[in-house]
Amino acid sequence: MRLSPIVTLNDVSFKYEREWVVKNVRLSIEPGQFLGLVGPNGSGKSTLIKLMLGLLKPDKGTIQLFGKPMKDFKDWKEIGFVSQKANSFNSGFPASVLEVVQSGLVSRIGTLRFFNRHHKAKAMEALRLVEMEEFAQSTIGELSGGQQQRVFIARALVSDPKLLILDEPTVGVDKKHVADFYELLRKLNDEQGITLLMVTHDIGTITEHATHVVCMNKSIHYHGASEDYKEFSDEELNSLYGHPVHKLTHNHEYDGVEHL
Ligand SMILES: Nc1ncnc2c1ncn2[C@@H]1O[C@H](COP(=O)(O)OP(=O)(O)OP(=O)(O)O)[C@@H](O)[C@H]1O
Repeated sequence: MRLSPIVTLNDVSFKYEREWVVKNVRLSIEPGQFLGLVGPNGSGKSTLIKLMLGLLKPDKGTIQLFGKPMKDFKDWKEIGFVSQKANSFNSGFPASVLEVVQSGLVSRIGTLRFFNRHHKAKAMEALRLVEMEEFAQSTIGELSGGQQQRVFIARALVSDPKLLILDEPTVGVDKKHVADFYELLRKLNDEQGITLLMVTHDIGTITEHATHVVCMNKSIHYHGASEDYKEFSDEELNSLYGHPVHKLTHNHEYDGVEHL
């Protein structure tokens, strides 16, 4: 039996005020995919994610989650979300890593009840997955940007989501830890079977890790296997991005040209 797509966007368009920022987007995310969402600044990537999370309502078109129309979808614990600003706690923020991860269960237990041993075990299991269990009692603000990002992934994983959405998760992560971060995503995708959607500007690297790439600039300009994305010509990318971009398959030092 074929499983329903996890997310289906049917000709979705959206405008904040007068200008359309998402135009006629038709897109399916299939179970098991690791999808990289790329595009220039202001091209509508975060807006598209907010539409998928039901935080914004399409002006045109419809969205289905796990085969259900958005308005009938209730099982929000199936979708984990790690936002762009997740790793910016200051050092004085008074919560332990374990408390931050357990807070991912609040919607399940209700805010007025206490966490029990089972909830703590779930939180520790999620911390183990992201290899942060030894920091359970640390204060969140003491950790590096990359470590905080892992804790927020654990917070999103604690309710056993089938889809994990990450909005620019490598921002603020030390360059030398980015490879470890992708290794964690591979483990979640391959071993835990979690479908991933990741917005990123780190385009040279995403094509090496994601199974599929979507390149958007209000509308979708490319959607397909990462392998085939590499066949996009520099001229096509220049016209899409509005400035010079080169495709590379390895990380290079920044030289003033955006590398894809
Ligand atoms: N709340 C808002 N009200 C009005 N306009 C907005 C709002 N949020 C975003 N926009 C505009 O919508 C457009 C798309 O923004 P969005 O953040 O979705 O793009 P993005 O591709 O995620 O950008 P970036 O890569 O820079 O994060 C931009 O022109 C932005 O200025």
